[in-house]
Amino acid sequence: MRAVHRVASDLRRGTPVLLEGGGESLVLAAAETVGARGLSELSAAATGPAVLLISATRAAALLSRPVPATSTAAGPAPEDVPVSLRLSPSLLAPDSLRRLADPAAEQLLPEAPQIVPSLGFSQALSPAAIALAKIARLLPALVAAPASTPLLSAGGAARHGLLTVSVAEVLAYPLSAATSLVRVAEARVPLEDAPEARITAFRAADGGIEHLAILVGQPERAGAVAPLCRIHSECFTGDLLGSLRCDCGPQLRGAIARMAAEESGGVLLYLAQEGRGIGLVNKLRAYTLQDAGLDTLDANRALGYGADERDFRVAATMLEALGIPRVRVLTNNPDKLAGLAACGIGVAGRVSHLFAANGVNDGYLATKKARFGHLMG
Ligand SMILES: Nc1nc2c(ncn2[C@@H]2O[C@H](COP(=O)(O)OP(=O)(O)OP(=O)(O)O)[C@@H](O)[C@H]2O)c(=O)[nH]1
Ligand SMILES: [Zn+2]
Repeated sequence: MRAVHRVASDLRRGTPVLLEGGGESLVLAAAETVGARGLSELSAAATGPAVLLISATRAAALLSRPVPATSTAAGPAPEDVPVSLRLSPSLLAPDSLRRLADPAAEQLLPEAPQIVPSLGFSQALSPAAIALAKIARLLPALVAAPASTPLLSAGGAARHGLLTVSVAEVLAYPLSAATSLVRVAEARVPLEDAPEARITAFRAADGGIEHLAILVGQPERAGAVAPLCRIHSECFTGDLLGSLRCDCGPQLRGAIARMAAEESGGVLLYLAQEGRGIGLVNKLRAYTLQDAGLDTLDANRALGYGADERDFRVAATMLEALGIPRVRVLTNNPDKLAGLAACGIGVAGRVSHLFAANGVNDGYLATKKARFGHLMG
């Protein structure tokens, strides 16, 4: 996990990194963050011309602008296999790369991009490269080039100041992060709606942001009764600011109040998975695309992300550590039930968690029902 986390930090600051696996290796930099210095470091470490590695959905939009308003595909996104695009020299510049990566900024491109699929480029490492950008919570768009042979010799990458990560390390990362959670702090925190509440913080060995469990009453001592559980993904805008775009604020406060009214109490898992796992910055970009006509699902895909990038294994690890093996889940999302059950948590039932539309989030709630299969009763 250490290599992945370090490499993700370098991508976030615009520094190239080396990805290797199956006898091949690529020098990569994030299109969103790379500057002139990063691009010259990348070309110094490369043997061939650089391409843009990008999700198929984003590439299709770039190759046939303007971006279509709706996708015809129903249900969750199929695996979005990345593609590589050849870049004209004028597009291999920091501003253009940022705009190629970001559909919310592409209208600022000086000219329609003259880009074509780069058929000769090996695609073996592309899925791991895109996964790495997502772990870094950057737009899944990377400048990539085959690494030069001296770079691959012992210590070669280090001499160029580049960090190296393997495909296997990248692919193993989400499971390792989810299962390595340990309790690091707890405290009693009386809440307005639940005076008997405690917060337990969990930290993953990757050094990422902590996940929190809010325990209302004594759900660990519920005995034969399965206590209420809400898996709540962080939503800065809804939970903290009261944004009307979503239903997160009412769901958060409503869940806590409901647990306080139950004899067996309940546990709310507050997961650091902002924006269904794409991060706050990308969620803001998705909102801009939604204002231009896309729904919440197509906006994620237009950015190159899947409809829902969350991993509920984190929740299962936390429940196990808390000694809560069976729960009744406050949710309308069938994926949460399936995710917990797949990790061995007993799902004793679903408790509907619906709140009335507010005049702004009506379309968002309708999309959750129509395209995410949310249960509305
Ligand atoms: N990408 C993206 N994320 C959003 C949008 N609106 C809300 N979110 C995020 O979606 C997550 C809300 O998920 P949950 O509260 O778990 O809701 P859910 O998956 O709909 O399931 P239940 O509420 O349990 O029925 C939070 O992380 C929000 O930040 C949006 O338009 N785009
Ligand atoms: Zn929200």
